Amino acid sequence: MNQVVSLRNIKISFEGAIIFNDVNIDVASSEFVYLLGPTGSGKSSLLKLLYADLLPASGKVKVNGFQVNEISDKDVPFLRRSLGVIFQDFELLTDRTVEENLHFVMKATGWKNEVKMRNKVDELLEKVHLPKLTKEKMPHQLSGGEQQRVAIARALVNSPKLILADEPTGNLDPKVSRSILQLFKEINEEGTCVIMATHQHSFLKLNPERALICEKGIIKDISKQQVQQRLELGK
Ligand SMILES: Nc1ncnc2c1ncn2[C@@H]1O[C@H](COP(=O)(O)OP(=O)(O)OP(=O)(O)O)[C@@H](O)[C@H]1O
Repeated sequence: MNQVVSLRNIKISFEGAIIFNDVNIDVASSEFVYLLGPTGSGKSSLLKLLYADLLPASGKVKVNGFQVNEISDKDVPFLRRSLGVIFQDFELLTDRTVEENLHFVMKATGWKNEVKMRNKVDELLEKVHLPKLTKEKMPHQLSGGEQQRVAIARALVNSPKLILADEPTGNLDPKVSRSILQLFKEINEEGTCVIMATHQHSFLKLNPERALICEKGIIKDISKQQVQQRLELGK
């Protein structure tokens, strides 16, 4: 199995308070994985661990071949280029058009050819189901759902093997949330691993996939098959 994430004996603590202890998890490149659990249970912290925004108190973190727990500052941009991160509040540059937002990331990650960049913008907008003309708009001219689609397009610029999404539908109404979930599902079906922290347990019904449930310092790992069985039993 082709692993994109491997956590070994992970401990996360803040000022002496232990958030997780001895977590061991592997995620394969083909998987869609939900991170569930109450507020403060450590979902965001776990994602931060994966994109080197947080170091474990102990244990080993491997992501896309990078040994993240001992990564050097110079390698952090290369790790981050190998994955895409999506947040609840979109984090688009508000003073730039959609196209400029996408170009910003392309240039920061070494893209130079203007024609290739323009074509890539069109390709990305098509992938996230936004009309071509969206590229000329400013973020404030877009709905929340459209802004999140742009953020997802931005995360896909360098064809990452792994997408990390931290509560990506937290600011969206239920109907738009479902359409964004559908988009993540498509991205996963095209071969990108998706790890999504969410409070929306209803997603399990709409798209039954593996669930990691964070609670009281441990993570309960519920396989896709178990999720499907539970749904069949009406649990
Ligand atoms: N930088 C930090 N310094 C100190 N404590 C922190 C820090 N980051 C997170 N915590 C604490 O760690 C715990 C886990 O936080 P985290 O944000 O990972 O939880 P979460 O499950 O993502 O919560 P939510 O669902 O509300 O986003 C919380 O008690 C939080 O207050």
